[in-house]
Amino acid sequence: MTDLIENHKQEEKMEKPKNSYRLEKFNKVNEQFFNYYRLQEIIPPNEWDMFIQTLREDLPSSFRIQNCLPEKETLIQYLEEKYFAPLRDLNDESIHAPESILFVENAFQTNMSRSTVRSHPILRDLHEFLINENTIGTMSRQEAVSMVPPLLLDIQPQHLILDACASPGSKTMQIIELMHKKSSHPDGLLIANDVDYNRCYLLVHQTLKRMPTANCVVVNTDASQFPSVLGPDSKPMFFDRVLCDVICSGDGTFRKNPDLWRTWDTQKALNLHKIQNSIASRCFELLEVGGLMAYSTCSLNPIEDEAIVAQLLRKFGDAIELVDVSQQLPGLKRVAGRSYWKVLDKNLKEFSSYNEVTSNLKNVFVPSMFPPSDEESKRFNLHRSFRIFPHHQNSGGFFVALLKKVAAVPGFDPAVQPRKPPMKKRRRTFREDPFVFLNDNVEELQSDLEKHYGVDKAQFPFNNILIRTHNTEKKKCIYYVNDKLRDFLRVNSERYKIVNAGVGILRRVDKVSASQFRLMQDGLDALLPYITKRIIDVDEDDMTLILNGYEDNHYVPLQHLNCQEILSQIECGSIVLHLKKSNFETHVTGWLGAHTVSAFISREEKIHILSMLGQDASKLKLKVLTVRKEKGLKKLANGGGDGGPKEANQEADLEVD
Ligand SMILES: C[S@@+](CC[C@H](N)C(=O)[O-])C[C@H]1O[C@@H](n2cnc3c(N)ncnc32)[C@H](O)[C@@H]1O
Repeated sequence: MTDLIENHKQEEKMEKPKNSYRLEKFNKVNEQFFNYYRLQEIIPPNEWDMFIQTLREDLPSSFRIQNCLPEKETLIQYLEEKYFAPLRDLNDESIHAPESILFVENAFQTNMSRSTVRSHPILRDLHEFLINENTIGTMSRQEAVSMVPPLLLDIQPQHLILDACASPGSKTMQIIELMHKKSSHPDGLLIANDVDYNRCYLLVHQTLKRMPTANCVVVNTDASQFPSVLGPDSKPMFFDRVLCDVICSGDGTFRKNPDLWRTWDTQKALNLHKIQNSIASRCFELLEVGGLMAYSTCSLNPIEDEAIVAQLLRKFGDAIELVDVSQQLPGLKRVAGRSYWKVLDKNLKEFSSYNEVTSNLKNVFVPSMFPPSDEESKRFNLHRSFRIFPHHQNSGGFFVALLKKVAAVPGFDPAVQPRKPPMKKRRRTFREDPFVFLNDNVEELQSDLEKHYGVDKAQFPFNNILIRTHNTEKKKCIYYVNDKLRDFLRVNSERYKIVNAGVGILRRVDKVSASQFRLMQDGLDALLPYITKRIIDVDEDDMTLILNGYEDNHYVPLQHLNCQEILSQIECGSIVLHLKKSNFETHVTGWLGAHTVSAFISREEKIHILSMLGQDASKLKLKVLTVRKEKGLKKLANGGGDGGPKEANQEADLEVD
């Protein structure tokens, strides 16, 4: 094994030019991994070859239509008619039309490798379309098995939810969607947390930019020390739901991260076990009685999976129950969790109990790594947790356990702040702009919105408006939060490093305009129910022209529009363009100039609307493709594409063309 790693290192030094990561062919062998899992006997011997063979194959691409998207049905029909059916009709064995993922609603998977995408124009076009839709959040590209934990949590709009290890946010996105499924303005709150400050921004960029919402806050803290949330009365609150998708060795992701063939070793799981334990334990403490917590990893290793669940069951005794989810998600093939596993050192020598661990290794191995006693096994029901194997449904590997708090934890006082571990190295100072509620400074805004947009100040919750600076004169962007997020920020701002909260609804404008503020598309949903002026009903021809632009210019002269007369009677400034065509309805923020009108949304959003209307979007698609190519080239020139963070890899095959 050591030789193998050494060989790789040598080859790397000699042959690998900088940034050639994606071009390199991996030798998909790791003897230590093979031997470790053979010894664990998790995979039945007759499935072993299939297991390894599947790990060596590329992971299919999977995508999910946004759960709460009003035009979900129109989008699915569009995909079916424009791409899926024509691909099936090709009757070409080498080309697979996307197929439904059986355990997730409106989710599909297919092979989207570079060579496949290049093999047919329909696939190429579909690939581009999916990138667009993913960019604007109407669709999310997410590994199929990673969609499982939020689906088990029975998420409701009013819940207080903690996503403890949230970045890059694929499950955060799913939770937000589930909260919005039954209510377009959920009154619950999602706290998305990650210990890594930069990854908090990745989360904001990859999730909240695509799904702006008034009920989510991003905080940056160590989940194992997570401070309890104080309610409006300053009393600690408990979470209705917790997602504990912990950091792990990730050996369920070999297919997505081929670098693991080179880097996997037994130590990673052993090193992570302690922090996984602490995070899971703290999260469970903060759960409401009757509340649910999903513990999940993308690792197949029992040291990171059942051992953590067993320790929770041991520690919380009568307060905890491992929930039987065998009847949920019927299409999902899974294997019951185990009550027995082996604890192995790096030479794959087994310790059958903690007593056998030699004193020099007591800092590596801890008692919680060992399987439960016979008596514990009977009580724990570890078979209710489950593992997903890659070869069972052409997916990645995953582990999930659903835990319920059935009674209060005796002696636990949520008011007591957990001890902060000593900081190893001082990280750079946290310099976020403060979140400041407008409160007394809201009059100017109130009268502006009332005069120009017809927003009744008695109706709109102006208490929920905030800016991100103490200097109210400098406020450029105005954010909106729901009631629970407002209360959270008021009471808890000093307790958390808050990275992002709420949704931008208005922006101050410098141009000649009726109002000092223009409407932002991100927050339009929040403001729309209160706006009674400057909403213009347009017909399909006008909307198509405004979205496509006029002669390569996105400002469309009014004389070319059917709604010219209506628009010419309105003062310049921000407007809402409204169109309803059978099941599809859209509100688009726009800008009305003296002689022109334009849509204030991204090119990708324009493509989406045009596609839903069945209109031609080819000009915009070409522009988007050109811009993406230029960005890709710039990134490559700046040293991108070197296999950096995992997220970059996950997006890799979406970014290429
Ligand atoms: C497996 S990833 C989470 C993936 C994410 N849930 C998703 O679905 O996109 C684990 C995350 O945990 C974060 N993490 C590691 N240690 C942590 C800690 N002590 N507290 C909170 N987050 C932590 C890592 O920075 C990483 O972003």
